[in-house]
Amino acid sequence: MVQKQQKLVILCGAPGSGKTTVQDFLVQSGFTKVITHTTRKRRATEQDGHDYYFETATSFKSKHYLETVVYDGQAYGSSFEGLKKDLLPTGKAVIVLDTQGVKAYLEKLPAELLTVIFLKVPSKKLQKERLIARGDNLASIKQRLASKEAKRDEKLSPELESVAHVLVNQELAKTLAQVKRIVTDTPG
Ligand SMILES: Nc1nc2c(ncn2[C@@H]2O[C@H](COP(=O)(O)OP(=O)(O)O)[C@@H](O)[C@H]2O)c(=O)[nH]1
Ligand SMILES: Nc1ncnc2c1ncn2[C@@H]1O[C@H](COP(=O)(O)OP(=O)(O)O)[C@@H](O)[C@H]1O
Repeated sequence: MVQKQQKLVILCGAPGSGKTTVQDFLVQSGFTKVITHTTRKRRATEQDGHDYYFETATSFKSKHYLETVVYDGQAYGSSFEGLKKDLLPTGKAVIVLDTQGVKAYLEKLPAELLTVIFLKVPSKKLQKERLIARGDNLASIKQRLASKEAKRDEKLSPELESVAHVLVNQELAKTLAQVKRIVTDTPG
């Protein structure tokens, strides 16, 4: 399915690390967003078919996935069909995944297609402040940050550390400039 010159940027990191912000930046720079599926409740700022395909437990099961995960008690999944459709028009796509999903992509897709960027939030305090600024309520922030998946995704496993570009997202303009350099410099 993958052709020469194609590039898939994978963004991962803890909640509030800036994955969606960087994804929006890459979309503005000509990348197509790969929209994934989830059973999580839609946030007030999110739109079905734009941020996610929001699913019920039943509709989630009816799809054909490349990989699925459970994150903070909710199902998330991405499909080969979606990836193929989103890669074809521009040859450049961006997807947001948890670190378990990143491992699945590295196993299933050719390494030369993939550019993995791991975003880090500079401190716990800033992470919470950014989630509040995003409009998340305190109860959902507390639950999310206490989940084992959010804790796991605060850092990379040694296996992913060897392939990922790690960026500390302190000042946004600097982070975006680093992202731009990475996606321009990496082959694909
Ligand atoms: N493996 C995998 N992870 C996904 C998929 N879609 C979203 N995620 C990840 O699921 C986690 C939770 O996403 P979300 O509920 O939007 O929370 P956020 O990280 O606070 O914005 C994040 O780490 C996303 O990267 C998917 O299709 N597959
Ligand atoms: N470098 C930054 N400085 C200040 N705020 C940021 C920065 N990067 C992202 N944000 C803000 O932090 C919040 C969380 O970012 P978001 O991209 O939604 O994170 P994620 O998708 O990783 O959960 C958003 O309100 C976003 O605008």
